[in-house]
Amino acid sequence: MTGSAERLIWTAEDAREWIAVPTADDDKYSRGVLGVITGSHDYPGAAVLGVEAAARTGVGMVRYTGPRAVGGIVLARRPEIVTQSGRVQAWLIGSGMNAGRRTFVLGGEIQQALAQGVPTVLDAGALDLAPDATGPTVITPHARELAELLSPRSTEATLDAIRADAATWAARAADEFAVTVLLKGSTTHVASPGSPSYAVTDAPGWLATAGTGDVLAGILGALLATNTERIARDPALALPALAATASFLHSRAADLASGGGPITALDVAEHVPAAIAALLRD
Ligand SMILES: NC(=O)C1=CN([C@@H]2O[C@H](COP(=O)(O)OP(=O)(O)OC[C@H]3O[C@@H](n4cnc5c(N)ncnc54)[C@H](O)[C@@H]3O)[C@@H](O)[C@H]2O)[C@@H](O)CC1
Ligand SMILES: Nc1ncnc2c1ncn2[C@@H]1O[C@H](COP(=O)(O)OP(=O)(O)O)[C@@H](O)[C@H]1O
Repeated sequence: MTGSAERLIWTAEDAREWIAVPTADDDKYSRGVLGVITGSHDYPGAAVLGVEAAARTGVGMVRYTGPRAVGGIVLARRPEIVTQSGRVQAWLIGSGMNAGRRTFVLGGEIQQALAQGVPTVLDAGALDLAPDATGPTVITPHARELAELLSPRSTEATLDAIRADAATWAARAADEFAVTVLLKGSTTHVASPGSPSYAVTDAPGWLATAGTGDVLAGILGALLATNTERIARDPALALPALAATASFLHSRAADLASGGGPITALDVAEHVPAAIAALLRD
């Protein structure tokens, strides 16, 4: 890490510490299973992107239990995905969902997932559930989503104010909801109650394209699922470290996918294995 105490820049050296490399003793369950409830009739692609990114980040298994019609689309892209419900070590919830259109049944399933108390990523259409989270939780808003989330609690939390001082607002949200906050942008800020804040810099501007946030959420979900012991041991250390590592990998995968030119979100997901290999090798 480099920088002042309040704003540490997350480096390759830091990120490397948080990649769980499988050993001869591992099997798919010991590595960790990620449960995923994402996507909707309106945004099925978000589920495909998040699942693709999670699988490419390395995880024992992905269980997709979101809307059934979306599950078919996810399976068409990735037959490795299991659509039966069962035990999971971490959850990824909300990408491509709309909180205002959450059905009673889906809301119940999400509440059941949250009640398990396992490490959870809340993205996009599940950000409103931050106050309901019982386990170690990371929320992944962009500035507009954070403004929506905070505005009922603070009239000062406007989009302009958050854009002008993103690190401070990430920290305020972390304290307000008692969760780890990964605030997306050209610089991504990670804040967690009682922990130092981290910044992930140098992301290529080409990342400003639809679906890259869904990919980031998938990377983070896989990192949580494969690091549950470390999270249980010291959540205040592990959650912000894993969030910053996810953002770091996302940015490096984008660099590799780009080579200086434009990228799509799926390109970023597909380059996560090479980004991890480079991190471990160097
Ligand atoms: N392939 C997919 O399925 C994708 C799904 N996505 C999902 O889409 C959902 C909504 O995401 P967003 O954060 O984009 O929110 P919105 O789509 O709600 O848009 C946010 C704001 O941008 C404004 N806006 C829309 N089009 C605009 C334009 N052309 N010029 C200027 N302003 C414009 C809207 O009025 C709104 O205020 C999330 O659940 C997300 O996960 C996105 O990640 C994009 C890709
Ligand atoms: N100008 C930029 N430079 C670098 N990275 C960016 C830039 N704009 C956005 N990003 C990154 O791209 C991703 C966009 O995520 P998000 O806003 O959720 O988009 P979507 O909802 O389309 O997936 C985030 O990881 C964010 O940090």
